[in-house]
Amino acid sequence: MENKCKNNILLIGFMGVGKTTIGKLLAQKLNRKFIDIDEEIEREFDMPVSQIFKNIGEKAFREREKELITSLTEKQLKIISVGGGAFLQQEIRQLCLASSIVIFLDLSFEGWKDRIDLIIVSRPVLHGKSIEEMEKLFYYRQEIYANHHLKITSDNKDAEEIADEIVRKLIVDFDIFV
Ligand SMILES: Nc1ncnc2c1ncn2[C@@H]1O[C@H](COP(=O)(O)OP(=O)(O)OP(=O)(O)O)[C@@H](O)[C@H]1O
Ligand SMILES: O=C(O)C1=C[C@@H](O)[C@@H](O)[C@H](O)C1
Ligand SMILES: [Mg+2]
Repeated sequence: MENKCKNNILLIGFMGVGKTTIGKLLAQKLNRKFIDIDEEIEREFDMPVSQIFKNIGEKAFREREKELITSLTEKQLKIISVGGGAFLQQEIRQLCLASSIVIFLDLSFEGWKDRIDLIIVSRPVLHGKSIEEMEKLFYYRQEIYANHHLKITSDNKDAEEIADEIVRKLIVDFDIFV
């Protein structure tokens, strides 16, 4: 088996599935640095993503997202959580799949619906959408996230359990050592 322990570990999945939450836990457990692309961009612009979308526009956000992911994936050994929409850009997908172990955090639409109240304010992509429109977007994005190296289902599991399961799989299937 190819030794992957020098690779970045990168989390993908629909907004709200837990990439940021679980990425932070994984970083502690694997003793690696954690980078959240949304948080980096928010720091740079000194405003939340919803304000960046409103004041500067989604296009500028997507451009910065691509630049940051490109420069970060050139450096190794980090845990990276990318925004839920980043993988829509083909260039980002290819780059991530070539440079990192890409983990898809999967959650059923039923499970996801229970999280809407937690995330709606800070996710501009959801604003003004009906539940049917959100469902359509959810299933459209699932096809994009089908490009991954490891899938973890997260329904009815807490964040600690999910992070522990990922660590176990990284050790067994990807030769990562802690
Ligand atoms: N396993 C879990 N069980 C229950 N709630 C969770 C779980 N993981 C995360 N959450 C909660 O769901 C919400 C969204 O989580 P988080 O911000 O980590 O998602 P995300 O995937 O990073 O979203 P985005 O793509 O929009 O950045 C948070 O309120 C978090 O506390
Ligand atoms: O899924 C998306 O398109 C997004 C998810 C968030 O992480 C942010 O990157 C932003 O709100 C867009
Ligand atoms: Mg996040």
